Formats: sequence, structure tokens, C-alpha cells
Amino acid sequence: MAVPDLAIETHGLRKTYRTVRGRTVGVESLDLAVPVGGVHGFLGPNGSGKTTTIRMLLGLVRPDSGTASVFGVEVPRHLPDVVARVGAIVESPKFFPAFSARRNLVLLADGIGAPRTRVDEVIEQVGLAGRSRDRYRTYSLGMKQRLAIAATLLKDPDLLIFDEPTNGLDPAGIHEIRETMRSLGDQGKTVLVSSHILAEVEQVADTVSIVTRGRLVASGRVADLLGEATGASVLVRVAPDDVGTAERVLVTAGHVVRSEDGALVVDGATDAAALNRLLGEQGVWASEIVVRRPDLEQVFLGLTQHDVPGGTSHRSERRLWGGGGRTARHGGPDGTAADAGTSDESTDEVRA
Ligand SMILES: Nc1ncnc2c1ncn2[C@@H]1O[C@H](COP(=O)(O)OP(=O)(O)OP(=O)(O)O)[C@@H](O)[C@H]1O
Repeated sequence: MAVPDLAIETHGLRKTYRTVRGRTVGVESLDLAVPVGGVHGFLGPNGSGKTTTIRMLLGLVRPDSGTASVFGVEVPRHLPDVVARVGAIVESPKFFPAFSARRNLVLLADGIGAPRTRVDEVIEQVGLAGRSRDRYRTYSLGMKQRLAIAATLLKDPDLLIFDEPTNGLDPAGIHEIRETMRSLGDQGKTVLVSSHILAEVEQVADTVSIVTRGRLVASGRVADLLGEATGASVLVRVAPDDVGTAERVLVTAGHVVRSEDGALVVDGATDAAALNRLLGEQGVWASEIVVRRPDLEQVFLGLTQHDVPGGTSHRSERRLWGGGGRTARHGGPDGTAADAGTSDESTDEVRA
């Protein structure tokens, strides 16, 4: 059988919820393509349908329409065939506070039939080796979250799904989780991480899907999305007496220049060296010259600013997968585990 190059694929996935006020759209019509291997950010503002999508993938919520597959296996219909390759942290598992992390994991391994030899491996994988014999209750929030990831890794899944894993963590905890996700991605696992904090995901994700109002608005490699975005500029600072000359030189060379806090900003430019040379040739020396590129947050705002609240106006989706654009990390050991979390939210929800 051919090995699928997508870990997750959805087409026209839709989910509405029954509420006292009628029907609420959880996911409007979602087309998602998550490549195998590496970290994929699933980004969107609160209420854009990320959790609903994840729950549909895990068989916890039944879609109204559309299709979804995990490693080429249609879900939820054939979820049992692939569930062993999926690990998810949708909500934190319960650990015994008075037991060490290691003892907690040994109990879990026994419970799910994973070999005890996995316990030390997963502790190592999440960077808790030095603290594994300490009681769980002495752990920081970041360490607790890493232990939750370790529990999910016990059966060695190929796909790890994290729904807002850094919620409630301080910067050190966020850093720990980011490092853990990065290292799992580097080991060949596919990590899907949902977040509404774009800057945070930008630092760890190879590829992203950006959703708003239950639809995909952009997807591709982070570098490509940032590279394609307009809005780059170069800030040039010169001595106050040279500002007029510098502006004239730059404008004469065809640049669009504006002033900002006593400095000059050359909109649309990225070649700082060329600007520096241009100024130098006219005897003007920059004391500061900085290329400013838009971050993912700005890309996102640019894609969604035309959305009408509650309306139906959506920008068309942009995909940047192009030839060779996909993350080319494949592999990862065949897994056998899944911890698909629990469902408690809605009468519409199902378990596969
Ligand atoms: N069980 C439910 N019953 C009714 N409406 C729901 C239910 N779950 C989600 N919704 C609604 O569906 C929409 C999408 O919610 P969802 O939680 O999937 O978004 P999200 O992107 O994960 O948001 P957040 O980042 O806040 O978790 C929201 O309008 C939400 O209120």
C-alpha cells in the first residue's frame, strides 16, 4: 500500500451544534492538509473551530458533512484502524499527586499494555529524566504538561495532536513545551498543535494552517507565508542633519520613504545592504539599519481583516504547498498507542 504523504486531510468538513438559540456553526467547511513529519501549527482566533476539528479527527464529535482522513484512513468510519497511531492531549490526564512521575507512567504503561521499558524512553524524550523520581505534586505546570506528553508517547504514536498545549503556562513553561514539540517533530513524528497565539507557533512550526470562522484561509510553510506577505520594510536611522539628504537620495532612487520616530522607513524594501551602499555613495552614513518583516500575526490580520463579523465574506484560501514546498520529513516508528481524550460537551458528540 502506498504511504500517504499527508498525516491529516479533510475536505469540506462541517460541524454545527444544536444550542438553545438554534444551530451554531463550529466548523463551516474545512479543507486541511497536514504533511507527514514535523510540526504543523493549526492557527486561528478563539472560536474559529480548531477544537471542534480536532474532536472530529479523534472521533469525539461527528461531522455533519465532509470527509476526513488520518494517514490515508477515513475517519471516523475507520478510526479503529488508525487510532493506535494517534496520540492526543485534548485535556490533561489525571496523575496521582503523591506518586513520582515515573511511577505514574509505569502505572499507565501497565494499564494500556505498553512495555515498561518505554517509561524511561518517554521520560527522556520530554526532558524530564532529572526529575522523574520527584513527586508529581512538586512539578511546575510546564513539567506537568510535559509529563502528559510523555504519557501520550508511551505507545509511540506517529501523530501527536495538542490542543492549545501552552494554555496557562508561564514563559518558561511555554519554552519547555515548544522545545518538546520541536524535538518530537525532529524525530520524525507529525505534531499538530492548535493555538490562537501565532507568534508562539511561528517559532516552532514548519508548516501552518490558518483558519478563521471554520474555514481555511492560508496554509503552507511558515517561511513561505512570511515571504509571500507584503509589508516588509527597512528602517534607516541617520544623523538628524542628514535626514533630508538621505530621504532625497532614497526617493531619487525610486523608493517609497516615510518618517517614523526621527528615522526613515523604506516601505517594501528588504535589501538593507543596497540601501546602505546607496546612502554611503552620497556621503550619508546610517547609524542603524534594520530589515522589518511581517510576522505571522500580521499575515493573519492581513488575511482576515476583510471578514465581516457574522457574515459570509471570506477571503479565498491561499495554499503555498507548491512543488517541494512540503516539509520533507517522513517516517517515525510505527506506533501502537492512542489517547483520544474524553468527550463531555454536547449531545451531538460521539465516540468511535
Ligand atoms: N459543544 C458545543 N456546543 C455548542 N457550540 C459549540 C460547542 N463547541 C464549540 N462550539 C462553538 O463552535 C465554535 C467553534 O468552537 P471551537 O471551540 O471549536 O473553536 P476554537 O478555535 O477551538 O476556539 P478556542 O481557541 O477558544 O478553543 C464556537 O462558536 C463555539 O462556541
